Amino acid sequence: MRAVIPYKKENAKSRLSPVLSKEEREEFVELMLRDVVDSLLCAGITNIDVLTTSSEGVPEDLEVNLVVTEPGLNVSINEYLRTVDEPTIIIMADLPLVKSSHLKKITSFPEDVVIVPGKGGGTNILFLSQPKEFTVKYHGCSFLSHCDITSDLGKSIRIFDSLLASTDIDEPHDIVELLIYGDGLSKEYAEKRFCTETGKGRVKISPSSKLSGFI
Ligand SMILES: Nc1nc2c(ncn2[C@@H]2O[C@H](COP(=O)(O)OP(=O)(O)OP(=O)(O)O)[C@@H](O)[C@H]2O)c(=O)[nH]1
Ligand SMILES: C[C@H](OP(=O)(O)O)C(=O)O
Repeated sequence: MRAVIPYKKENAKSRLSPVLSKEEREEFVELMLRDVVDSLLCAGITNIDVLTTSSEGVPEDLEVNLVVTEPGLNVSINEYLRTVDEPTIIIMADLPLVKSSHLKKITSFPEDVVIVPGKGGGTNILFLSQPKEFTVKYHGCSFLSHCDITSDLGKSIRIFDSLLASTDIDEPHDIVELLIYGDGLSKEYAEKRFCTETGKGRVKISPSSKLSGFI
């Protein structure tokens, strides 16, 4: 079994720009990548490819193989899938809440395809028992696209339902979940910049008292 993490550090997480500068977002995404790699290694998944738009963005000390590709998420993953002959888990780099226990379960289901939905219709994780036959279609409502693609191939599917695995850190309010449930390097980073604000409704983030305010 192998894992592939698509990764683009350059101007990463642009949807977090209301609360983090470009430099901060690039630092943050690198810590999230470290957390994801750590969870994979703890789950015993050690053959990890980082499919990256630039080798410079990936820390040298990470125990991963680098696959450098042109920008373009779908094209690069689909080209990659044509080259693999073993069950493959495609896991996004912005999932610092994923635990090794989730990954162990996801990779032990008997179905051909396991999907972990992402917030707002995305796909956080795809586990493909026969990756060569599968074509990914991220962006838009990729969760439904991936269900349709699986069904068109006549393959069986399992949807893995988990708050933590389904929380991708895309928008400022997602950082609330990281502050509440996180336990890795990206949570530490978020704690330096934000704190939680409780009131009548959902918990919100606000700038840490050490900072003067959001940019
Ligand atoms: N290899 C590769 N990975 C990508 C590319 N675009 C995004 N990714 C990665 O794909 C995953 C999901 O992407 P998004 O959640 O849209 O992340 P993003 O592009 O940094 O965020 P936004 O700028 O807010 O859309 C993350 O792990 C990204 O690092 C790309 O062009 N090539
Ligand atoms: C890549 C995309 O990520 P999102 O924009 O949902 O974070 C998706 O899951 O289809």
